[in-house]
Amino acid sequence: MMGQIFPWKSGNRFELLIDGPQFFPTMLTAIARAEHQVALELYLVEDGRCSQALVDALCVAAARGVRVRCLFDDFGCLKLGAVLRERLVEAGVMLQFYNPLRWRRGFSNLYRDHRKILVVDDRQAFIGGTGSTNEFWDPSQETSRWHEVMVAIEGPLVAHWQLIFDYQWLASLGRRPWKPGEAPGLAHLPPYPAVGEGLGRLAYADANQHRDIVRSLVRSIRTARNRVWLATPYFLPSWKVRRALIKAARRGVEVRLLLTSRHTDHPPVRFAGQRYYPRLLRAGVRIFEYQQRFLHLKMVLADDWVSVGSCNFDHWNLRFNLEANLEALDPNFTLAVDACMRQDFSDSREITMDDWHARPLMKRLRQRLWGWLDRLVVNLLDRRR
Ligand SMILES: O=P(O)(O)OC[C@H](O)CO
Repeated sequence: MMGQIFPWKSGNRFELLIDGPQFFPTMLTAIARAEHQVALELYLVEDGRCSQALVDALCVAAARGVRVRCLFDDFGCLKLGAVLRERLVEAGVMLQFYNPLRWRRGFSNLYRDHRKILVVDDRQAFIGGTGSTNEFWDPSQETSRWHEVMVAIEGPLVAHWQLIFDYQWLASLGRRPWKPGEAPGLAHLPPYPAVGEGLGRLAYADANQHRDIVRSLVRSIRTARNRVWLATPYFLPSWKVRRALIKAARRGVEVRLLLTSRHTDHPPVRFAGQRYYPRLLRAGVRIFEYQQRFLHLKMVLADDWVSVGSCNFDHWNLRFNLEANLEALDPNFTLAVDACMRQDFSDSREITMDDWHARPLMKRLRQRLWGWLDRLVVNLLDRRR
């Protein structure tokens, strides 16, 4: 089923915030200044200093009469203990968990809310790839263990982020299950407007019911003339995305992938994704593995078009998850993303065909094993549909 699609809006302001020590204090300040409402939707929320600071800010806001709603993913919150949960509820924060895990629900447990959205009043939204864990921000440390970005948004687009949160909030309450077809907006992916200051759009996915986020990505890769730079921590792209990347590289577009090195929380996912390297390299795609820390950000630059947010564009995400990205065609924002990615490429090691042929036996075995398992599970899931 195809859901409705959000249009482009001009008159916005976007600021790229790089790493937790920059974006978390900014988000907490915004919550501290909230006058009417705070809406927070997150996948990963775990006990620790980061979540304590976040819960403090939310409780203070609720105590002074601000309407505070938190929609957290139930699986992503497995490491969020009773103490912080109870503090939120006692302070008057409205707290819901998306798709609570139940053994008897079987495969339905795979459906997860992977969005990362903070909306404050009707004036500011923060979107990107963060969770609330010490890896993203430890207030006692100057740097973060995981490399991530968030975008601060002001302007008309804030209303769309509010809308997508509100729909999901109501759906999770069970009062009015949201089908994407009910969302206001367009029936088809809108054509690209000319680049302009403050131009942006919300793209989203609702598991396999709605995927304008990936259709838009594929279109941007297909129409790119100069470059496609794609960063993701979990590189398991669908066949359509892989094919679009290969075709773009073959027609002379500079295609670069920014992926994780051994600094990753899920080595099997990395090994499974590496099986795609040789075909991509042969087509002329350049592959960079980020060396400094765990690269967790999800960001794409296709010529001037930017897509940034929660979506890893992997076949797992797109089957089961709620996702939301900001797409922008704003010259200053593009420059900021360009600078961020250039820095990351320079902090990476480029993988060549020679490296691929020279990889040790153990690595070959792991790539085979995890690649085979990934393919097997995908085939089984496809058989169910
Ligand atoms: O699913 P992501 O991309 O938000 O990442 C979350 C953590 O990696 C879970 O291990």
